[in-house]
Amino acid sequence: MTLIELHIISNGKMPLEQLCEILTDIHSYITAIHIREKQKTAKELYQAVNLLTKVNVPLSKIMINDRVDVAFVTGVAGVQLGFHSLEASVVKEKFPELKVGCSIHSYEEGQKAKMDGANFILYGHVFPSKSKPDLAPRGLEELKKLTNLDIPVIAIGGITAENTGQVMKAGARGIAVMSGVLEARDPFMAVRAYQNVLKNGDV
Ligand SMILES: Cc1nc(C(=O)O)sc1CCOP(=O)(O)O
Repeated sequence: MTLIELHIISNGKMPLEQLCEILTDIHSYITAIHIREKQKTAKELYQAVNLLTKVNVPLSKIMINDRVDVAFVTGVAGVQLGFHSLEASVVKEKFPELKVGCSIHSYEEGQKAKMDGANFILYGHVFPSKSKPDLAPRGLEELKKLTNLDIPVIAIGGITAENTGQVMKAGARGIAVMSGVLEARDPFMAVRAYQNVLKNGDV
């Protein structure tokens, strides 16, 4: 059986102590936490990983956005690469033990990520998202096409418990969520609601 995945993406604005508090409650219900803190230095990212491990988040569930150096030094699961990042092929060659996710926005980018040896792709933004206010959402059609590429596709952008079913029907391996969990009044209940759909196909 292929496991359905639930990734949580940090939002760059929450104090790390608060993020850790949320992760304490939810880490056993999620596949991965992506530390996406673009303003933080390597040293601060290193400290963030330490804080997360102190609340028992396993290294195997932590992904670092962009910073291959920090991912390697901390021994986390892997690194999430964007268009400005090092090429996936280079990272795979030099750090074969790191899991590599590629953030992509088109079918062609998905093909390249697969060719480069990425372990999975994050495709978005599928639905309107507050964090991408100036860009039109990409919808489900390209997502469906990408799921034929024989690489796990994780959908991102505006994913709610209500629209998760559509994304999974389109063939995604899972979802990646930022505001739906981290800005929820009760992040624990929010994660349970997503998991409910992922497991049972309904809200
Ligand atoms: C970090 C990120 N990347 C995206 C992409 O399309 O690549 S969308 C996104 C933000 C997702 O936030 P929310 O779950 O609150 O919509």
